[in-house]
Amino acid sequence: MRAAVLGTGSWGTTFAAVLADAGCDVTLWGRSEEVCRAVREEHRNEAYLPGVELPARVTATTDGAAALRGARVVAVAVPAQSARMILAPLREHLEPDAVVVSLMKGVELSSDRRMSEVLQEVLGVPAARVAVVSGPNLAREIAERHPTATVVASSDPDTARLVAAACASPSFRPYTNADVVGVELCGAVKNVIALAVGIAQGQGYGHNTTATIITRGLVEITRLGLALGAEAETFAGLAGMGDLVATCASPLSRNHSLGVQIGRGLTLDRALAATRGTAEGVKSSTSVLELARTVGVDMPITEAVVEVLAGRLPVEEMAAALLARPHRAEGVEGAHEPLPRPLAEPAV
Ligand SMILES: NC(=O)C1=CN([C@@H]2O[C@H](COP(=O)(O)OP(=O)(O)OC[C@H]3O[C@@H](n4cnc5c(N)ncnc54)[C@H](O)[C@@H]3O)[C@@H](O)[C@H]2O)C=CC1
Ligand SMILES: O=C(CO)COP(=O)(O)O
Repeated sequence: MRAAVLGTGSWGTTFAAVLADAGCDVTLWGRSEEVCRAVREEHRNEAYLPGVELPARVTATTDGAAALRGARVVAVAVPAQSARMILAPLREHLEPDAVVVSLMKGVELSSDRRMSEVLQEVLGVPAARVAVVSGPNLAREIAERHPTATVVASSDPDTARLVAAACASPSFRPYTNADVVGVELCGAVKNVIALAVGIAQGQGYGHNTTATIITRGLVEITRLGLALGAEAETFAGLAGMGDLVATCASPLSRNHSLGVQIGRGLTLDRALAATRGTAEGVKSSTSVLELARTVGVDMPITEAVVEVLAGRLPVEEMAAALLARPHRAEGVEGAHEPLPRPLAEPAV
């Protein structure tokens, strides 16, 4: 099967290798002629995956029409906030029967749309031909063939099965799932929770704090997902708990690392400059919070991250603000308990 991967960053390049390991002939599409030449001729992408040799079945081009010609599976791994702009010119080159796969973990800021929704709109493909791949999938480990599982979600079981077959390799095991909303929200919101964990660790807090944020973060993700029609069991699975554990534990996570820098007192601009690659949670925290407000769901950790990143809540007051909320029962359903306002006012 021929496949295309749009985006030559760390995940796009790694997923191209996964597809090739599974037997696909893969063309990466990117904007840098130098990166594409190195993938084609040296089987390397040193900027994003230093020291990794790519399979011979992976080639690369800056020509979108050439990349998409004959591609039955088209996977997209560009920054979520730029996806609409990047993909619009490629629409005319998509094969009529192509299945489009979102590898992205974000929510569009201008529209609060999930990335599968953005793909449907901008590429003109129906939901039945769109899939989402999400799970504990740190690119570098997968590029090194560490054993990993993931979730392939689509509203159409045949589409999910096709994509799962296209990426199943001896070290990469896909599970199919019909819950696109749940799987996609897990991927986007865990980045926000990873920022919160990083912030806490940067402040010097230990494992109890980390476990508290991961667990209550999962409650937030679940609450939002259920309000938007997701299935409860998705959140305990690979895309939910699985990805939270990987991202919140690993220094390979850009969101986690950026959070640590913020927790140590760096400004957002400096923390971004110190972080290599795309930390989707920075912008998606705002769109996730907007989405939550549209359905009346309480997401205090997400709200605290938004406030800290915007400079309205001093980072050293974040934990106190969260702990000062009224006490409540532990379950997923719950009253709206916003952060105490005086602590969330603009810092002077
Ligand atoms: N890196 C990882 O471990 C994983 C990343 N993801 C998700 O995959 C998505 C992509 O992430 P990464 O590949 O890690 O990001 P990255 O920062 O490594 O690469 C982003 C790529 O997008 C390209 N790009 C940016 N603007 C462009 C434009 N205007 N035209 C063409 N290309 C453009 C960059 O050149 C770069 O090749 C994100 O949503 C991320 O959350 C999901 C799972 C794992
Ligand atoms: O999504 C990821 C792992 O599943 C990668 O996390 P980061 O985007 O924070 O690096």
